[in-house]
Amino acid sequence: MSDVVLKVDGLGKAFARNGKRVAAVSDASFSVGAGETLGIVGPSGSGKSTLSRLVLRLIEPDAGSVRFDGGDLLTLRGAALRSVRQRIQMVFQDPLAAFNPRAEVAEVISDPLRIHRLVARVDRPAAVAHLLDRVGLPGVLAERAIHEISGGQRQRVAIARALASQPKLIVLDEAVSALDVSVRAHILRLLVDLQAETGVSYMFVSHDIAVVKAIAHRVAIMDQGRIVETGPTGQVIAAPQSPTGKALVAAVPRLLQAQD
Ligand SMILES: Nc1ncnc2c1ncn2[C@@H]1O[C@H](COP(=O)(O)OP(=O)(O)OP(=O)(O)O)[C@@H](O)[C@H]1O
Repeated sequence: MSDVVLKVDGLGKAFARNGKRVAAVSDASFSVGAGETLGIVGPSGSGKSTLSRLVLRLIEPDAGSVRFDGGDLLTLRGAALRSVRQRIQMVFQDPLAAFNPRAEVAEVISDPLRIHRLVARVDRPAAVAHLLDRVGLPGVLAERAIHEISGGQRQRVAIARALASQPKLIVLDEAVSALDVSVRAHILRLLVDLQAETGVSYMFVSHDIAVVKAIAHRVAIMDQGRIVETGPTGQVIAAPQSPTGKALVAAVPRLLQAQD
């Protein structure tokens, strides 16, 4: 297999609910190779978002390890952690919640260039224009506010911002779920093209196995906090082994006939 960018072993996280500990993620293990997309699919409440937040180290696990780019993500502090934060980026479902809605597009995209000192101030407008172009947006959008552009454009801006840091891994959590079908298809195509250009890896989280089919090389199916099945996406969809995998595939009857 290609170089491993992300390696997760025995990851676990429980939350307190009504005085009891409830496991959101239990004993999750998987890896993502360079230039590879791993889809994480499962029903609502299966632990997908918790898993993404653990990998991004937005929350701390109770058990297990996360290795990124060969280093132990969970013990990093200070400058080393900031450097990793540059190389793991995220795109969430709702960029309106992630960014200041009144901020200009240019500001949102150039923030990482400034924070990580990647591009000198004088060169930032050109870098922003280039990033907008790469995600298929016109340069004039740079001066618009986040709340003034469409949901699909906002998600392209979120992708441009993620790309600005030249990441090795982008975690996408329900990144196309709020978009209508045609916009969703365009964004998925864009993600595939950007991966071919840059070799970036994706951890692509979705409740929708049809969406995952369009982008993921391999898929991990989650249920009740556990990864219950993993395999090449086409293989898992053609012959799911777990009850959860069977139910997810059965819920999308057109999946097996679709040619894309
Ligand atoms: N901060 C929290 N405090 C308490 N319980 C939580 C917290 N975050 C998640 N949980 C619980 O952990 C479990 C997994 O939730 P998680 O959001 O990771 O699932 P999910 O698969 O992403 O679901 P969805 O697709 O509905 O977002 C659920 O039972 C949820 O209620």
